[in-house]
Amino acid sequence: MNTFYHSTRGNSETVTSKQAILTGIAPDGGLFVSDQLGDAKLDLAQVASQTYHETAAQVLSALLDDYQKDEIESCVAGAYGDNFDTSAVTPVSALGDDWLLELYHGPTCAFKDVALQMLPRLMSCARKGDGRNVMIVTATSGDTGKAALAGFADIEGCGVTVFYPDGKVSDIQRLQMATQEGSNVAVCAIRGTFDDAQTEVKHIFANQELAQRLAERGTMLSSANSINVGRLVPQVTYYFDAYAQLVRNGSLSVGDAVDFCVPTGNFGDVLAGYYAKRLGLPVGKLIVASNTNKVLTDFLETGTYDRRRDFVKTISPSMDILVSSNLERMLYYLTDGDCERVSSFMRDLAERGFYTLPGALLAKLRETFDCGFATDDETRATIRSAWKQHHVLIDPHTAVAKTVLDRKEHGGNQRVCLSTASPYKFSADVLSALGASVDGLDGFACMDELQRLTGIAAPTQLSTLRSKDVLHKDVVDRDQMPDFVESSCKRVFA
Ligand SMILES: N[C@@H](CCOP(=O)(O)O)C(=O)O
Repeated sequence: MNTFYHSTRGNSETVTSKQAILTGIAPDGGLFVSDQLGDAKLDLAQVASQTYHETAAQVLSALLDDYQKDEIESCVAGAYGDNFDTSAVTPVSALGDDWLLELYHGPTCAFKDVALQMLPRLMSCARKGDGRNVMIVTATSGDTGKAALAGFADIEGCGVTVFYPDGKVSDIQRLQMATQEGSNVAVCAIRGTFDDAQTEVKHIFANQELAQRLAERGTMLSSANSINVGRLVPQVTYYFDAYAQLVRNGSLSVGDAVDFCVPTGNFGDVLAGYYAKRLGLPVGKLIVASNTNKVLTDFLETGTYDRRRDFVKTISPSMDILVSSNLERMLYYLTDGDCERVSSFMRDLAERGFYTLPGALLAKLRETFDCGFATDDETRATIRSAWKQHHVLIDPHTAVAKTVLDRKEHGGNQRVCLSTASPYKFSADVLSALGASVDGLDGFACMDELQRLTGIAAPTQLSTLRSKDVLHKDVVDRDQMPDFVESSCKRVFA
């Protein structure tokens, strides 16, 4: 039986997973969800003895079951080949008494690669027989943008347009995007925050006149952010695979519960952990770790989600987010599929800037989710202590999670911290956290010094950026974004 998807804001119209992936976001602005989530469970004992690829195929088949077996197998083989620098894809390593799930071994050195090496392949299968070109429109706070560009560059019938907040991503993140080659790519900075970019991208998806003009040229829009279910689903795999690795190294017996601590801004990565739980993974707690933009911590502590606060630029820029899109999916499952209620929360968030969960719902949410936040100073101290005490070099986002995890009382479960990016994407801040002076040093001088100090080599795809030409220099205001998308479509699909 096929799994059907519908909007979080209404269930009268259903689509297959291929259609959901192709469309990206539901026409009413909601996110695609399936009521069959968790009907199919993975066999844990079997997972423990499988390769990453085998588990990925099972996860995808369970959640995207209108894809044929051979389509899934070819997507998995293509996504997780020698484009990752380890055949383990996402290895687990020790950090003191806890574990790090290393998610940065892909082509752009961030966890987004795990899904964005897969999404273009899923999209190509979904496009078969459709005939329309797809322009992927993506907002990024630093990592998704480059991973989407790398994944979709030169993919037949697809283009990719990325918007990032000017001055609010690391130097290396900016250069990764600004140097992207490919005839089907467009990159543009915006004057504003990630939230401005993401909100405007959602407006662009809802813009019927633009959609009509693009349709006349045979083009449709879709998303590579975690609002697209095809971005979310591949991330479920690494929760299962981390568990399997811990069983294999003797730290767990099949059936033991594990806690995961996840640095997250848009709530996609931690939601993938919730999906894993629904698919049968024995998850104890999912700990949501935030930086000073602690809208999620406040929500999980008080039940009020309130975006009406000052945006703070931090040293963990990928999490500098005040509107966490995927929380909408969690609200759907939390309310047992009450689309009316989800719509009303989302209306309140858009119109009043906040909404409040009733106490019973908050209590239910807290059965699975815990939370905490770290300031920049606390984050730096954790980078320093991880290096000094354990000789493990971590990036600021990972350090946010480790700070939060260290503060929690140890309940006895094995604990896994998601390590979401290479420290070398944030060379200056990591170097300075280790106590070195960064005065007068640019990003690459910091990278060199960090290598010298730690003896850990920077990934080649980051160190070679210094010799690449900057190809994308546009900067626009938020209200110019629709025009930028339209002209990108005309150029790419001329
Ligand atoms: N943290 C992201 C922001 C967008 O989140 P996504 O998971 O929905 O793509 C980034 O680094 O770009």
